Amino acid sequence: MMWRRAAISEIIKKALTEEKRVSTKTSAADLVTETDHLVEDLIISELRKKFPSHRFIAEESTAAGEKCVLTDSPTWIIDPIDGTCNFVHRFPTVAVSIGFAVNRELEFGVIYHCTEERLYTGRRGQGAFCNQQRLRVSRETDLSKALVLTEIGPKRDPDTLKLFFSNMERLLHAKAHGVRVIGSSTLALCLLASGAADAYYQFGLHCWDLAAATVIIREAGGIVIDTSGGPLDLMSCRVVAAGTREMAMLIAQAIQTINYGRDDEK
Ligand SMILES: O=P(O)(O)O[C@H]1[C@H](O)[C@@H](O)[C@H](O)[C@H](O)[C@@H]1O
Ligand SMILES: [Mg+2]
Ligand SMILES: [Mg+2]
Repeated sequence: MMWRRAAISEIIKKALTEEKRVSTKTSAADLVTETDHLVEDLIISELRKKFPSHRFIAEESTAAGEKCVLTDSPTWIIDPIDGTCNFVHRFPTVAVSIGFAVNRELEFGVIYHCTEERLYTGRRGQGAFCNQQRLRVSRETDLSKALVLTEIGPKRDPDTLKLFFSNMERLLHAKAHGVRVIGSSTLALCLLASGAADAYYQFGLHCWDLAAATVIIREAGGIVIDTSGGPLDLMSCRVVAAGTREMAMLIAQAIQTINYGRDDEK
């Protein structure tokens, strides 16, 4: 599979600097390019050749109308380019994310940072790595010492924006050291897995943003839960992740819900 990773990342890196045909999906800030489609088709066709009985959930196929339902069957969960808005603007923080679930349990995840050539991997029970180096989350439990990551999500209506900024304000009032937005949910979650941040929360991400990263964070010793503080629901379009359960609960208690619906009800 090595040459395929190189080929896909070359396609993305080359396209990053070129003119793109950009379309919108659910909102004016929810972008897609021909490269998202090309990469998704390549990944699915390669995997389908090897695993003809497996199922696929993938971002652009879902946007085209395919049902997004996780069953007990072995399922690949694919985000062909995470950070498409970055990609459109030539901002070099983009990744390919592939998760794999069996019996609705996440088994492994692979996220490739295309421009920095960093391969993040996690396999249930076998640890998480970045280019062979073991990943470990931060052990911070105090919100007033935390660096927190989030992403904006695609909705831009006034009520959503108000809640988005009020959540940031609440964390800053709680004296978090900072709140950062890098434009790629999967790479932000990989930074959390690496111990480069203490917590992450988001409303409006999807199962393909979360699947691979969830295994990587858990295998790096971290916590991935629902924004209510309960167990993660991969289809719920919301998440809190942190190095420690204490930190995850503090974030969950501090923020207000922004409703994005569910992936399996669209
Ligand atoms: O559409 P792509 O694959 O680029 O993914 C997401 C981005 O990672 C987020 O920053 C962004 O906030 C959204 O959640 C979006 O789903
Ligand atoms: Mg994407
Ligand atoms: Mg994405």
